[in-house]
Amino acid sequence: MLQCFLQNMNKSSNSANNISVQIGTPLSHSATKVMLLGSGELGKEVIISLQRLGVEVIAVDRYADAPGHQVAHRSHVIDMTDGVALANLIAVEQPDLIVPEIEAIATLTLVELEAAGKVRVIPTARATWLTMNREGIRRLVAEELSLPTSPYRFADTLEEMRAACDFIGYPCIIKPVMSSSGKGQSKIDNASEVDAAWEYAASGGRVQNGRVIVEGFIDFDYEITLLTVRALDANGQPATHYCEPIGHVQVQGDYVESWQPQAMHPQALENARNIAKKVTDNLGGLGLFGVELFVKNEMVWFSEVSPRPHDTGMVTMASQVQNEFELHAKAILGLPVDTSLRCPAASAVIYGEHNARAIAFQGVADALSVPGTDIRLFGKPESFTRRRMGVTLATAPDTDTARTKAKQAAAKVKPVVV
Ligand SMILES: Nc1ncnc2c1ncn2[C@@H]1O[C@H](COP(=O)(O)OP(=O)(O)OP(=O)(O)O)[C@@H](O)[C@H]1O
Ligand SMILES: NCC(=O)N[C@@H]1O[C@H](COP(=O)([O-])[O-])[C@@H](O)[C@H]1O
Ligand SMILES: [Mg+2]
Repeated sequence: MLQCFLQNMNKSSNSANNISVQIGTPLSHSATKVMLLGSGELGKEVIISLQRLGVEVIAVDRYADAPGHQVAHRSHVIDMTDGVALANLIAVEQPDLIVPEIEAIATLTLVELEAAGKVRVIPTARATWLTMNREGIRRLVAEELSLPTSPYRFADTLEEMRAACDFIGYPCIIKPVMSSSGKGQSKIDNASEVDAAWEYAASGGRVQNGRVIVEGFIDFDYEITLLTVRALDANGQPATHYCEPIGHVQVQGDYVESWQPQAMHPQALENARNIAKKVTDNLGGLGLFGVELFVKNEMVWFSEVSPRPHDTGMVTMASQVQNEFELHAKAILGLPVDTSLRCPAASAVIYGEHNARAIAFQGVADALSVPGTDIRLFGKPESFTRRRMGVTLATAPDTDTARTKAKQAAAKVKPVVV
């Protein structure tokens, strides 16, 4: 159980000797139990990391045989946006920690249960609630913390959106307030494209409430994810650790390749870390955050933050001493972390290319014949043309070579319907 650890968390100061994290035996009365809410490719790796530390893991998702279901001790399929269903499952399983893995969950239920002292949510229930909706995190960062972001307006109707676009100016980006991986997102260059963007946003949101954010387009040089970890230090206090910046390329709002480290001007790196520190300090709790930032020369804009491992951070499975999933697992259990880079590396996405269940992948041996490469196939039961089904990883003396290799390997993998 995490009792000792939880007690230490509440104290204002502690000597190193008082920090005693106790992990029980899975599937026994002493088990330390963690429930993942969302069990896709990122959750699957968190589960594996937790199990290596002797934790009992319960994987939950909206569909059967999700990647994380396939490696957890137990699994459940529920509508995680249904607060009653979620609260009932938590009452049955009584996990020590709840680890949200996607945004689309009944976060207000988590806030209520946490306030009642019934659960501990990673990093905090408030953080999952604020980041579920672009409006919550955007208003916090831009209006309360006064950090630089793109200009923005929110809209509930087509007419409001048209006015918002005219106010922000063109080009601008339209996104449903509740969406991820670029779903429902479009960039528009003039007023004639407003109607189509409204329709597209309405079809792509993960909750059909119709609200959108209109963001001014930032003409950045490059964008990064700054993986930022809040973990307990030797005195039992949360301390902030940064991974090397991860560069990435997005197509239609979805990541297609990432690499680490992304070279940065020292002032830009300092600005990026300052933004990440202010945002993650405010969100609080323990765990790893993916802070998404746009960079132009020395200027840095906050884009959004995941209070959990990030898709672009899959590159750390090749590049870091402890990958982002191990870092998350260790941090949430109150264990020390090491964010150091081992080797420059890159990742490239493998999409499903077909709308079919139970597809197969040809060319895997060919892909792995590219020196320094590796592969992760997530095992999703159903493929969609633009569903991420796997990634290739590559290490090399520099990130340019690693990117080339990761893409070469990914191109050799051929999803087929069988
Ligand atoms: N205001 C902006 N200016 C320029 N580019 C933008 C802007 N907003 C988003 N983008 C581009 O679109 C990508 C996806 O945007 P965003 O991260 O907000 O979407 P998302 O649906 O939350 O995606 P994910 O879940 O993968 O993080 C960004 O990484 C960036 O490349
Ligand atoms: N950008 C967020 C992200 O990458 N999340 C990851 O994708 C899964 C959903 O995939 P699916 O839509 O294919 O089910 C989530 O469960 C998570 O692992
Ligand atoms: Mg993003």
